[in-house]
Amino acid sequence: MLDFDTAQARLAQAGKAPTHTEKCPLHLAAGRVLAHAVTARLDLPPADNSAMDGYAIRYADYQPGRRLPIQERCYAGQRPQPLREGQATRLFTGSVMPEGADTVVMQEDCTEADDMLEIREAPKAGSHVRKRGEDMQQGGTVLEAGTVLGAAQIAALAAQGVGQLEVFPRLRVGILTTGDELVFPGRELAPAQIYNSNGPMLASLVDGLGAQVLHVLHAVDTDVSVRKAFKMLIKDCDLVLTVGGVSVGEKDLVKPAIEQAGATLDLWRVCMKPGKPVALAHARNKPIVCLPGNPVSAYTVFTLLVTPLIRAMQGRAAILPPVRQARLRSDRVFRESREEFLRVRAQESETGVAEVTPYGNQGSGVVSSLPWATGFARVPVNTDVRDGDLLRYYDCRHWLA
Ligand SMILES: Nc1nc2c(c(=O)[nH]1)N[C@H]1C(S)=C(S)[C@@H](COP(=O)(O)OP(=O)(O)OC[C@H]3O[C@@H](n4cnc5c(N)ncnc54)[C@H](O)[C@@H]3O)O[C@H]1N2
Ligand code: MOO
Repeated sequence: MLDFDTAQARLAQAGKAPTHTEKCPLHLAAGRVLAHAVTARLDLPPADNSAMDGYAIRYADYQPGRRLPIQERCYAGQRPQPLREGQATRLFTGSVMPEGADTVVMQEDCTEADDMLEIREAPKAGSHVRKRGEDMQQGGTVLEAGTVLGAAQIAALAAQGVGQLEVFPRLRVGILTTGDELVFPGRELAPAQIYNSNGPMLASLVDGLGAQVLHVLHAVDTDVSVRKAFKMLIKDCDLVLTVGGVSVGEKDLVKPAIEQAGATLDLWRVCMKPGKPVALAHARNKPIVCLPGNPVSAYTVFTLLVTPLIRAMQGRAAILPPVRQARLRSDRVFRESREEFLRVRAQESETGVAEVTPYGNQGSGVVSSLPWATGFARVPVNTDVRDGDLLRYYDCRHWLA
């Protein structure tokens, strides 16, 4: 059996990073991956400016009780006159500092009457001035290549005036579910049928990573149906995920369909629970990953083994999210001959180490554990693990982003 970390590393390298790039307007860039590093065109702020509504002075002109004539009022967006000695400029948050001024006194500390300023609280030299370039400096790196663009990154690019970006194309992912027992949600169930939860689940997982779900197909358990679906997915998609039908059952038809497409299938038995049967193949240089059919197994394998591959194929710089330590809270003792990934719910504790409680039923078909859990706690092979033990915790907030 392949150990978990080896399987994760192999899968992460099973696809190619993108070579093409495309242009994307900034307002559509959320979730996209930056293809090149972005360098600052501007100093930010571009000029010294006030951090407060108040008055700009020369610090040297301040003396308790001395009144300073107000030379002008300068609003944000206006260019001030140089400050004359012994005078003050009325300004507002974001107003450019007049040449010669070095300090802003906030209006709460002053009294203004008859165009004269009286400062009631002694100012500190240089206070409330946002210095040119204190945020970003022209020529400095704003964002590295391979960064996923969220609101924070978009704010930084917008502040630099970037209206259009070079990003990697969206990764196109195709999903294939198989099995005669499955019916898409919203339709009538016949006896002995169940709803297809893996299809919508995987589509949503792929979407959550910022990749494009191009097809979600379902094949019934016939050669023709599986092959037809498979052919379409390989033609249109960069990455194909199949779910179910690759283990030892008599109607496991995915394997022959993949082989018929010219690919050799590497069937793995990964030393993890849930998620033992996983397969990897390549057709037309595109990776195909076959996930186990049990919904919890598919969810777990997707989160821990497939997301690094997707991130790598998206061109992201960060492939493996962080794993932290968490303390197990349970009255059960856990021990398994495969590494077990318990569905757990984490809570912060006063010690700073999160505490994780396992869901009561850890069966690999127990879908109710998924919305309940916040992540996975890893139980090492053949090791007794009990209340108070520290485990590695894989937080879905990071692993599914
Ligand atoms: N004799 C053995 N039987 C099984 C073994 C084994 O080693 N020897 N391994 C078990 C493990 S572990 C897993 S995991 C499953 C994997 O089976 P498959 O990947 O071939 O999946 P299926 O047999 O098609 O389905 C398994 C299970 O999941 C349900 N399923 C499948 N697709 C969906 C879907 N889209 N939505 C909802 N539920 C789905 C299916 O009805 C089955 O209940 O094999 C074990 N058996
Ligand atoms: O490996 Mo299966 O995924 O244990 O249920």
